[in-house]
Amino acid sequence: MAIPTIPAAPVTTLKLSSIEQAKRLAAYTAVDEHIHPDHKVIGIGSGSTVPYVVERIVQQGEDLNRHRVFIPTGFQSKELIVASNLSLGDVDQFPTIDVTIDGADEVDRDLNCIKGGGACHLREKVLAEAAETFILVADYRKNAEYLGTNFPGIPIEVVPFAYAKVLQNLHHVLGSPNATLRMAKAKAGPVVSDNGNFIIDAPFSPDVMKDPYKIMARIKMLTGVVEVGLFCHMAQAAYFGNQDGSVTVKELVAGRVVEKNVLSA
Ligand SMILES: O=C(CO)[C@H](O)[C@H](O)COP(=O)(O)O
Repeated sequence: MAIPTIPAAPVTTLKLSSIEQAKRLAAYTAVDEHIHPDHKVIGIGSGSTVPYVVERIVQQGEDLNRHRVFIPTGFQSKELIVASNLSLGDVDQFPTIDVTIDGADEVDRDLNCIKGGGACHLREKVLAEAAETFILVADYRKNAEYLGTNFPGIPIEVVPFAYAKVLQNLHHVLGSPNATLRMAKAKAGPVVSDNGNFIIDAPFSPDVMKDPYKIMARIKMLTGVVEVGLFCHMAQAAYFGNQDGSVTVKELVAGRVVEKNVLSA
């Protein structure tokens, strides 16, 4: 009996909206600059920008990709890897990853970011930390001076048993009176993460968001919190696709973040 073949991820041929073009520009440029022939273990993030990352990796060709293993950050990226005929691995087999590329909800001037818009930030942070190089890809709307400018809430993954207590802590102790449990759109009840947990979205004042590491540490200390969607001092570079076809790159060079504009891939 013939073994059924899984179709590879299609190369984008349809006319894309300007936002989608911006995501693709960022993803293609990041892959071209950071996924090298000698990279064998690659972390694949979650969200709507990451499919373009995988698309570009597939374009590097079967010769390179047959020697690689790809580690997903959740259900969506696992499906993407399998559908693209790439080899699937897990972080327990490969606790050291060459490069992880992931999306972001917002990135600040110091390369700190908010993640967890898709409720995947626990695994995303594990794969970011396991990676020798962690790279962000996004469209221009995610590029900000300070976190919280356009993406108001910090996603917080909590064990279901503790959600009401953590909400109370956020409202009355940590100064986020509008923190709410994230509700599902096509299901009655809360969003449940790939790990079976709930997500709280907690907005903080602009002053608090100027020091994301400090508030991240305070939230993480609350019992019942599994992970906080603030990634501080983790990314080496962030790529933002722009509407004019250029890509803005924020990159860590000798301990400082340098910003430049490059032409598209
Ligand atoms: O953190 C994430 C999921 O938990 C995503 O990477 C983030 O939400 C960005 O997604 P997109 O590329 O769709 O803007």
